[in-house]
Amino acid sequence: MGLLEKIRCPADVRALGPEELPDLAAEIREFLVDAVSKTGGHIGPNLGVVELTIALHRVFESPRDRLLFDTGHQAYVHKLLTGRQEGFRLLRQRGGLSGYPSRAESEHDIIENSHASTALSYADGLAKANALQGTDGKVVALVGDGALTGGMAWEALNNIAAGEKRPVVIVVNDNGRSYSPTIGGFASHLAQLRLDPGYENAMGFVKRVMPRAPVAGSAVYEALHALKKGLKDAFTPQAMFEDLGLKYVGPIDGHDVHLLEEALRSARDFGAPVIVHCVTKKGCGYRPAESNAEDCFHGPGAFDPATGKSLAGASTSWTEVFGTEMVSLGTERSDVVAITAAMLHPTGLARFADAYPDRVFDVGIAEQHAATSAAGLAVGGLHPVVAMYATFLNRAFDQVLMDVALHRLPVTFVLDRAGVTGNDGPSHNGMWDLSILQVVPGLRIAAPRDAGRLRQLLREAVAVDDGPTVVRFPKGSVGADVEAVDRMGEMDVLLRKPGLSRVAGGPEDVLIVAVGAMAGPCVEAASLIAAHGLGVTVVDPRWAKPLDTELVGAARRYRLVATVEDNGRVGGVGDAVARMLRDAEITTPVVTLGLPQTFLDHAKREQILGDAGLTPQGIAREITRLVHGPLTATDDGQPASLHS
Ligand SMILES: Cc1ncc(C[n+]2csc(CCOP(=O)(O)OP(=O)(O)O)c2C)c(N)n1
Ligand SMILES: CC(=O)[C@@H](O)[C@H](O)COP(=O)(O)O
Ligand SMILES: [Mg+2]
Repeated sequence: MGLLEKIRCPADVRALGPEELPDLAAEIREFLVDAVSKTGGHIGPNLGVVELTIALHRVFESPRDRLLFDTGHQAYVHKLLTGRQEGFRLLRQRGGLSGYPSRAESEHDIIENSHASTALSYADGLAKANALQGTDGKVVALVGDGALTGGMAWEALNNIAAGEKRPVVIVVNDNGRSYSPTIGGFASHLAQLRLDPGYENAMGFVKRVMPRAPVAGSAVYEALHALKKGLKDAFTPQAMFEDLGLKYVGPIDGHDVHLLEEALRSARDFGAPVIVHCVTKKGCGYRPAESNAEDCFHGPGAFDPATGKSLAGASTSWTEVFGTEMVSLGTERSDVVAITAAMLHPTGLARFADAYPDRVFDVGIAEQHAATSAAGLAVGGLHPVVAMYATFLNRAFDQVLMDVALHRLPVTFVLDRAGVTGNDGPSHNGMWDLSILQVVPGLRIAAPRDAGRLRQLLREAVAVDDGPTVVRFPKGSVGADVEAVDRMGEMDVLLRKPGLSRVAGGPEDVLIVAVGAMAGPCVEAASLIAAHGLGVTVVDPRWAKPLDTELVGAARRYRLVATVEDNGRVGGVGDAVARMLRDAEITTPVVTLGLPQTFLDHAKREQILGDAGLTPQGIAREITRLVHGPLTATDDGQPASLHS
């Protein structure tokens, strides 16, 4: 039986002898590559924190000591050491382990939000709670160099530095990368700390002469340990953290578990806030990851463990369609520039960057800054396209509202991963944008239904010069184009089938307003509905905000208007349709078919859409039920306006 199988809790990790730790690390790496190659997941980040997580659990006593993982994508080792090895078989899948810490899974998990740069704020709050209540547990935050490029991290550091009686151990996991190499002045400072030529040369020499894993306690080990320690002291340059009033320890070789333990112990006992700067390698120990220039296997799908080759099928993604169109746009419009928040490749901007390296800006994990920097670019006469995942725009809402829209600036936000993402859990679903952006005056929202519309609407968006525009589309493969059969004002009519029982001049049955990628399922649903003899028309608004007033006139002619959107049911396009009809005193009942306004547990995208009834069958069933069902007067004689 190997070491890892015997680990059921952190105490078992602490019970191991120092000489056993390299073997435990090797077993963890072998386990992770095998498991994650089957399920997909954040293999690169987790291979980089094997020794670091082992050391954390040997020095601190979770859960009394709180271990906070920023972003949380690098908590697989933590899960292995806290009794959850079996769950990896269904990692990120329904009924299996979350890909992030999960309080429902374990008392050792504290933060579930996968949005970066939050851990230090939690830590600050926890340290204040401990100080007020006299709680003696330690507060430890593991933060990546990428997460440290987020503004919240610096807001928290400012507060933590002021709390000399509120100790927080800040463990910087510095692998020099977010997805791509981490950008910015701070990243350069970290690099200067870890790449001091003297330190690097000396450490390289030590590693070359050092036997594979000298037995801890042996004379060779002690001699090399003393040499490493001496080098570290000799080469540790002044770090800006000490200027901030934070004790700085490092740089520490983040794969030397003994050095890590020693540094973490001293930080634990320091009694005031302290930063432990650990230098790690993303993908460490798995060559396909280590050598992957794009993102070191940050979060691949399933892959062949022997070669690292992706097992995903070849299909065109929404992201690729966007990326290709951006390159064309860049050729035609010299004023078009692009911004990414540390996700150049995942958002499809890499080819634009290759073609126009001076016209793309990676601002780090800094979506708020991205939005307002884009406002600056627009004030300067350019048209910025800010590409990010829909869920991450949430934190930049005020910047969109007050820095962009208030000034009516021509900025286009491209929101990838809008709607259900699925496996990344509740904080990754892009199910908020159609609601929160409804309230932004002058902002326009386009929701393309397919690749053809994405190209068209992206061009229409960057042609708008009197206010912000948004183009939002889902994760994954883009299906076949859904061609229009007619127009209704500015909207595309995708299907129109008369009802069998409709009397001349009487109301038609159902008008479906299909938002974005819901168009395909709605067209299929319409055929199922028509098979029941009901008349059904499917329209795609293309621009979901502002809605085409043609809808008002059309709604009079129908018995039911149903909006279908892959957004939360509250406050989205469906509610906007209802409000528009109500304001026009149209009494046609309206209904919204959308995602439940709740945090949706991790599962496959298709499963979640199925649960929400956002499939052709689900849409047809609900609409047919509504038309045949409670469309009679309610008790007070009013026709039921079917709430969303
Ligand atoms: C607010 C926010 N923006 C973007 C992301 C997407 N994202 C996930 S991990 C990651 C890189 C994190 O880099 P780092 O903190 O250095 O951790 P590493 O992956 O290097 O361990 C990014 C940009 C996110 N999770 N949250
Ligand atoms: C942790 C994080 O935010 C990202 O790594 C995310 O998991 C990427 O998701 P995609 O796989 O959809 O690009
Ligand atoms: Mg990093």
